Amino acid sequence: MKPVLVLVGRPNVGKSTLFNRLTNSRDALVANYPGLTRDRHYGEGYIGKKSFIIIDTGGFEPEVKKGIMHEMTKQTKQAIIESDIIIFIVDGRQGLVEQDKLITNFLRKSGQPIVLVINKSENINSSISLDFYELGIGNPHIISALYGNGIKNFLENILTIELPYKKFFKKKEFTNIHSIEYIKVAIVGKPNVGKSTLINSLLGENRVITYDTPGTTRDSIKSLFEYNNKKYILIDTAGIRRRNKTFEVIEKFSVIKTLKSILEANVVILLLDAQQNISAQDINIANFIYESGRSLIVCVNKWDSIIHNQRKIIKNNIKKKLNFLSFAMFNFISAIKLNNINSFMESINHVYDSSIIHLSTSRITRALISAIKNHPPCRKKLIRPKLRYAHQGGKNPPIIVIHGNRLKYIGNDYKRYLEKYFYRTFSLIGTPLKIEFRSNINPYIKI
Ligand SMILES: Nc1nc2c(ncn2[C@@H]2O[C@H](COP(=O)(O)OP(=O)(O)OP(=O)(O)O)[C@@H](O)[C@H]2O)c(=O)[nH]1
Ligand SMILES: Nc1nc2c(ncn2[C@@H]2O[C@H](COP(=O)(O)OP(=O)(O)OP(=O)(O)O)[C@@H](O)[C@H]2O)c(=O)[nH]1
Repeated sequence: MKPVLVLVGRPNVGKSTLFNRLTNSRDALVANYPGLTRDRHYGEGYIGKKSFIIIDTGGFEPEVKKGIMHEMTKQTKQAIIESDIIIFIVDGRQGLVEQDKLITNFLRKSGQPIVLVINKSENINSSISLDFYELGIGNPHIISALYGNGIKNFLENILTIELPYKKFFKKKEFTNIHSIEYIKVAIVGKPNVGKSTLINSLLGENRVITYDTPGTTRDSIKSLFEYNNKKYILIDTAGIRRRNKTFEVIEKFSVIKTLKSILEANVVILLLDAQQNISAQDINIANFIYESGRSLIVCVNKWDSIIHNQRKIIKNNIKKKLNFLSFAMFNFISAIKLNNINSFMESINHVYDSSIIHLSTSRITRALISAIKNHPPCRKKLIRPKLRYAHQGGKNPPIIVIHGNRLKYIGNDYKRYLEKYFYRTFSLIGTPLKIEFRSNINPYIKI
């Protein structure tokens, strides 16, 4: 489970600079997920093998009741609800100001761990930090987001903070849920597409156990169930509402929960409503899934409500709008009437098997050689790249690493051709496939 950090502070203290540093830091960035909502940015960062999700927020003025600052403050409150740890940033060059005290009082009410960070501290006397002890939230971290001072220490420190769900996962009965025998399936989609209905249909008689992660409603809900002798963990965010006494903010759709579910899953189900056009929110979620490299089934629900002569048009329309998800499998179901549920479950198995496929070096190399034979790469500036052999560099999604010489001259078209060729040859379905090129160090050596 990845902890979620939220950056909070007055305008201009350096939140965005810190966000960029954390999501792009040296060992870092997988993806930056901009602009799902106007005022919040979500990203993922790494330190060593540990990763975390981070939310940037707009400036925070708890006392303002109107206008754009009020809007931003509402967004920030929502981000706080979704987070595990609050990173409260203050400006070391300005020193402690009244506004910081107001924000501290406000943050305390959330009950979440707060980490105080004094930014812009590259050239300042460390005694300035003494003033900030007055806030009563413990030892501050002294950093410079712009120049990188103190960042590594700061991160290592916060990632050791014990979070409620960590305690939870120590519970014996669930220790095996990370085991490979369970296929982890996340069901995501905007409100009202039928997530709860589908989950109830799937769990129906097959339910083994359902549990909430602590803080009950904040994290996704996981249910373990069996279907045709296979075991699944369903990760869902349906129907999750949290009315927090302090904040009184409820958001029907939670980006963070969706993102977390996607990152935890082996197979992601993007649920759509056949009665509605594909919206910007659907596309945003689809983009998340695409970026995450997870296998994907686009599942169009409420198919029962579409009359027969409309079905083909709707199918084509959806596929056209989501054509960037060329690897995805499409299913058309009715969660209420249980239509096509069997084939939907079969799709999950296929897609999962594809994502964890094991490919031997000789098999991939054979496929590579026959792909080149059918269609060799073009010359670029009189140079022809030479592809020699390939091996599997990872699973879920499968990664194929191709070795050779002068591979930087391989164009995107040829890369796409290879992707398609491997996809067909290995009968992959529903999983993205990644190709990486590794050139020999000395391109002039002839082998
Ligand atoms: N000297 C110094 N300047 C910094 C540091 N971090 C950020 N800044 C500068 O502070 C200014 C504000 O930084 P932002 O990251 O945009 O601040 P913010 O808190 O996201 O601001 P809002 O989006 O308005 O809330 C920019 O000019 C940054 O270059 C730092 O560590 N040292
Ligand atoms: N016709 C038809 N209606 C459906 C189907 N599945 C769900 N619905 C209806 O769609 C509405 C929304 O279903 P929910 O299961 O609550 O949707 P949800 O995605 O869980 O919604 P949130 O919990 O708000 O995120 C309900 O009125 C369901 O009865 C279906 O297969 N066919």
